[in-house]
Amino acid sequence: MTVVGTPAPASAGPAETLEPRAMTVPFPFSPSLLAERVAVVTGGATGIGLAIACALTEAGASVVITSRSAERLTAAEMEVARRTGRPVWSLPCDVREEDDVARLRDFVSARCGAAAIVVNNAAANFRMPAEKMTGRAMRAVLDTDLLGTYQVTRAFFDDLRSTGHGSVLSIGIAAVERGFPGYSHAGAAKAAIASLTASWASEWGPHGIRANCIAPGPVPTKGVWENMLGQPPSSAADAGAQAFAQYAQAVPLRRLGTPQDVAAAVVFLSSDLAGWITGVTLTVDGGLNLTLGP
Ligand SMILES: CCCCCCC/C=C/C(=O)SCCNC(=O)CCNC(=O)[C@H](O)C(C)(C)COP(=O)(O)OP(=O)(O)OC[C@H]1O[C@@H](n2cnc3c(N)ncnc32)[C@H](O)[C@@H]1OP(=O)(O)O
Ligand SMILES: NC(=O)C1=CN([C@@H]2O[C@H](COP(=O)(O)OP(=O)(O)OC[C@H]3O[C@@H](n4cnc5c(N)ncnc54)[C@H](OP(=O)(O)O)[C@@H]3O)[C@@H](O)[C@H]2O)C=CC1
Repeated sequence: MTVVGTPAPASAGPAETLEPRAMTVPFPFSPSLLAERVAVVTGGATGIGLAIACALTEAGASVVITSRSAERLTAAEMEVARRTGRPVWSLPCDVREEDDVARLRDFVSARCGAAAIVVNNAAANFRMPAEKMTGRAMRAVLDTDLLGTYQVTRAFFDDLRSTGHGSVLSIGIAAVERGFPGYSHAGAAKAAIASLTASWASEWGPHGIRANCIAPGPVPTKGVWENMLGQPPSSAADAGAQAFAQYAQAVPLRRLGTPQDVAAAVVFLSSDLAGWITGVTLTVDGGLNLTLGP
């Protein structure tokens, strides 16, 4: 696996913008860093979740991925094996459904053992002006992002505690305290996840469970293009491509994020290297939040 992306050139076409070229840096963590730990990654079949599943696998964890789609999970199982040479396990699970989540917990326990790492990555998003936001649209996103995060984490509480080194990682968004214009449902859900993380860290620290949030800036995944910006771009002139190009110019490090940038932060925070870090929201955005003004 390669870890650090380089900036797409200013003239990059859409394909390059979607998949920023990665430097050929070897995987920087020890392959035994997370040995004998079991990790669950929701939304682990695509985009950032898939990169997290690969990185945790490469660091030695036994990883179970979930999504609503059995087809996407099968493809992801093959992709993780191709990239890492190691297997992952998968189970379809809608994080909004309590019964699905209970089945997931039982599956993880039976196949791999008690989960020591839970990564809440599953999310939904689509553009909708605040004044047009219907209750159903609001609930569709809150139920996935916030209720799903709560529900999955709570289901694994006993597992996390039993390992003595439980770690919950929930994916937020950078600079969420400024709101998320056009996506107010997702902004509200992600802000609440940061608070939930802090509550868990305080309440569960005495049980040896750490809880942290990772807040990425823009990462041009297929999920963002399809669900937030419309279909993947056919040319660099597309509105979505232009929005991302503008973001890239505003980022102090002058590039968009890659799924691997986020995955590296997840591996670090999941591991004993971060054994005294809990309750934080780690922004992974190339410094973009610094440019947004006071
Ligand atoms: C510009 C760069 C920004 C970078 C920062 C990015 C930060 C965050 C990024 C992400 O989170 S990316 C994740 C993207 N991935 C996904 O969204 C996953 C797949 N998404 C979905 O499946 C849907 O979005 C969904 C909402 C989860 C579908 O769920 P469900 O089947 O329960 O919903 P529906 O019953 O179909 O609809 C409920 C309600 O919501 C309205 N709605 C759903 N999708 C859209 C849409 N694309 N556009 C507008 N409205 C939508 C739908 O109309 C329903 O409301 P009512 O019409 O009944 O009032
Ligand atoms: N890309 C970006 O710029 C940023 C992304 N993020 C966050 O990163 C995370 C990953 O996003 P990204 O990889 O870009 O997008 P993806 O669309 O690829 O990832 C979202 C995943 O969530 C899964 N999912 C959605 N709804 C449910 C559900 N009800 N139950 C179970 N799984 C579900 C989807 O799988 P399926 O449809 O098969 O169920 C999909 O795999 C999200 O939390 C997102 O909010 C944060 C900041 C920026």
